[in-house]
Amino acid sequence: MSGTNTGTALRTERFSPGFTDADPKAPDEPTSNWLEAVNLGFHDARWDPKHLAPIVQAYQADGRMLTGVYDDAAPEHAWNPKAPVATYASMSHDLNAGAGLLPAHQVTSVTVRPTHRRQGILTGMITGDLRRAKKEGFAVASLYASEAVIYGRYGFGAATSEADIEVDVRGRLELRTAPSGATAVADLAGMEKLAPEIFQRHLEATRGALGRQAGYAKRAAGLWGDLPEEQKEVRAAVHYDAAGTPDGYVTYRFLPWETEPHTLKVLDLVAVDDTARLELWRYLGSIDLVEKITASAPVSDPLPWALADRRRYRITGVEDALWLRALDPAAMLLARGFESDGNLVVGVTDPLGLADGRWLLQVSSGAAVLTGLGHEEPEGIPAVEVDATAFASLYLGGVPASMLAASGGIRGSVEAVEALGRLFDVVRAPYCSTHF
Ligand SMILES: CC(=O)SCCNC(=O)CCNC(=O)[C@H](O)C(C)(C)COP(=O)(O)OP(=O)(O)OC[C@H]1O[C@@H](n2cnc3c(N)ncnc32)[C@H](O)[C@@H]1OP(=O)(O)O
Repeated sequence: MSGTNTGTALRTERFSPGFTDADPKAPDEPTSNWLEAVNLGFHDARWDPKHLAPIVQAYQADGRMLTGVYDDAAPEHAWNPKAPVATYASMSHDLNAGAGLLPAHQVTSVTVRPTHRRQGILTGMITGDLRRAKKEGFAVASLYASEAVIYGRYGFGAATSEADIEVDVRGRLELRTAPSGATAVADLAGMEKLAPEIFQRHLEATRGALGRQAGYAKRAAGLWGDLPEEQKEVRAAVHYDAAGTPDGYVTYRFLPWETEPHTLKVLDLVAVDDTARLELWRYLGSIDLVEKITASAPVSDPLPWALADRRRYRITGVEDALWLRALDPAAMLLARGFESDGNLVVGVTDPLGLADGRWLLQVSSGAAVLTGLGHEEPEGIPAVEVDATAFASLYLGGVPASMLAASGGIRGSVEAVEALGRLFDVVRAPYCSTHF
């Protein structure tokens, strides 16, 4: 455990989740107190002790580091004086940046107790953590935001969006595409191994996809729901390509019969390509006694265009999904896949001083070459100045440069912003279905 004193009566500790020496199935006190504090912060029920050990094992598999801020001056009658007043966790998985996988620093489980809010505790935790992540060599940090107003001040920008959809499956769900491969109802016992294998191929094929934490495989096998408890109502199907290789899976459950119209909820659908995705929907649409299917979906979804009746597909909401934060813009640009060529001077400005720089970006045949610049202005090359938050939103191609320029995050001539827009444009919106 490493600790720093944050002044007044507050103390910060950063530690790995663990078990007691006496009982390898009993989470140690700092870990269980930290988990209790997270549930307090997110309005979740107090932990059932039997759930703690599997959660801690999964956290260890994820390589999570936990941070707790402690107030040693808790008054009499205060709830659990050993529980931190603020929590924070980090881990790392690969992000598909278009030209390869980039290890991303991930931030999660951020809570500050109501009695300690708005005193700069989050600011202290996150700025220290981002500096450490940069020092450790991470080019990019990421998170999911509970509220859109919190993380822009720390240089994070929303980089992907995800849709909630409803599909009317009364009668027959007809697809225009020819059937391909085969689909089988899956044996859940095999899903803990198979789901991560299919996800890895999806990750390698999908810009914006991010590696998944250990809990996903447990949920794919119906072993976990929101809690580490077997979910008897979970079902799964696997799609096989023409050669018989699994290339997609879906997990789902039928909502209680009282639900009108009768609804099937997709819990997770992972496909290596469009064909596998559409075939899994063909399977879902063929399940009898179901009138409606709800699911999450990419914002660029071929499904409505593949349906004979596209009005069966309804988007019920679109929300920001993955937020990014540049720690090393040059490394990010070199890992980015470009779908157009061009030359541009890109300057990044960062109030936290983690990502400032100015580069000549030359993209030829989709490959980027970067030259660091000072104040020089290479002749005939358009130049833009991009705020760190706008750079994060621009990076995966999920937000057009023109939108970010209109909202003040990018500065440059109309021609320069157009050139930036063309260079960063992507054929398919980035998609991240990993939540953390
Ligand atoms: C990645 C994740 O885990 S997302 C989950 C985030 N956590 C939650 O939503 C749980 C409930 N909320 C909380 O626990 C806390 O309110 C937190 C963690 C969001 C903020 O913690 P705090 O310690 O209060 O933040 P801190 O004092 O450092 O605030 C810094 C600034 O952000 C502002 N701010 C922080 N949270 C919010 C918010 N939810 N809405 C508006 N402004 C906010 C503060 O007003 C402050 O502004 P200032 O610098 O202009 O004074």
